[in-house]
Amino acid sequence: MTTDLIAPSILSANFAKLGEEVDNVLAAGADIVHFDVMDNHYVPNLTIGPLVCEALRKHGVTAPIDVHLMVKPVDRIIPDFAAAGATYITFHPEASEHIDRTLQLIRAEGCKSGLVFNPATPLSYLDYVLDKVDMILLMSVNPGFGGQSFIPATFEKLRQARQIIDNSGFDIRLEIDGGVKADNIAEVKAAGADTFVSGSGIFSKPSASDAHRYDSIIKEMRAAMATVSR
Ligand SMILES: O=C(CO)[C@@H](O)[C@H](O)COP(=O)(O)O
Repeated sequence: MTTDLIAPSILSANFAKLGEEVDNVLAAGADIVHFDVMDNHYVPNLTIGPLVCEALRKHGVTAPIDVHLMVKPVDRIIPDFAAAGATYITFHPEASEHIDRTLQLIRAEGCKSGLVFNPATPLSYLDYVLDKVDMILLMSVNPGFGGQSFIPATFEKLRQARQIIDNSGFDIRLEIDGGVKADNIAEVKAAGADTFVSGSGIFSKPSASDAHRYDSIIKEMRAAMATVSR
């Protein structure tokens, strides 16, 4: 049975105390750390790179780190992220000159590989490379910023992606990213997702004490997901 994974997007965390933020969200029950890399070229924003990934590992983070590359070109940064401790590395097919080669490179570097689909990017990019994909990430917002609203057409795309995965027989995670919150996470799971990125939906909902600031929101998300069986 596939387990549901909650992946807080640290884009919405307090960068002035990132290590503590990641510790707190993992202690609250999150499963993996979603790490958004933006280059002010492929997307109109600039964020963090391998140094920060390595710093989180040195800080003691042992949970999987799910690196979402919103960069172009893609290939030359992959070995750096692998060395920095990335677990998953996903990229946008439009940003790679040779998609099959990039997927192979990620696995050769010892990481799990993934393709990311913008809202208007067709799933046909999966044709011929499914055997080299560990994760399909569907963007339910246009990439570049946290705090946007979920684009409803993504529900149908999730259903199609779920069908592709189930028909393939490969062990591929289906991740959703953008506008995912406690109040829509059940519907997103019902459409086929098993890995749930949430930035503002988690980090903008602190509860009373610092050490337990994310407990209640993660609990609320788990309870909502538990209402949907797969
Ligand atoms: O990759 C991105 C945006 O490009 C996402 O990971 C966002 O950071 C998700 O943030 P919310 O929509 O959950 O606030």
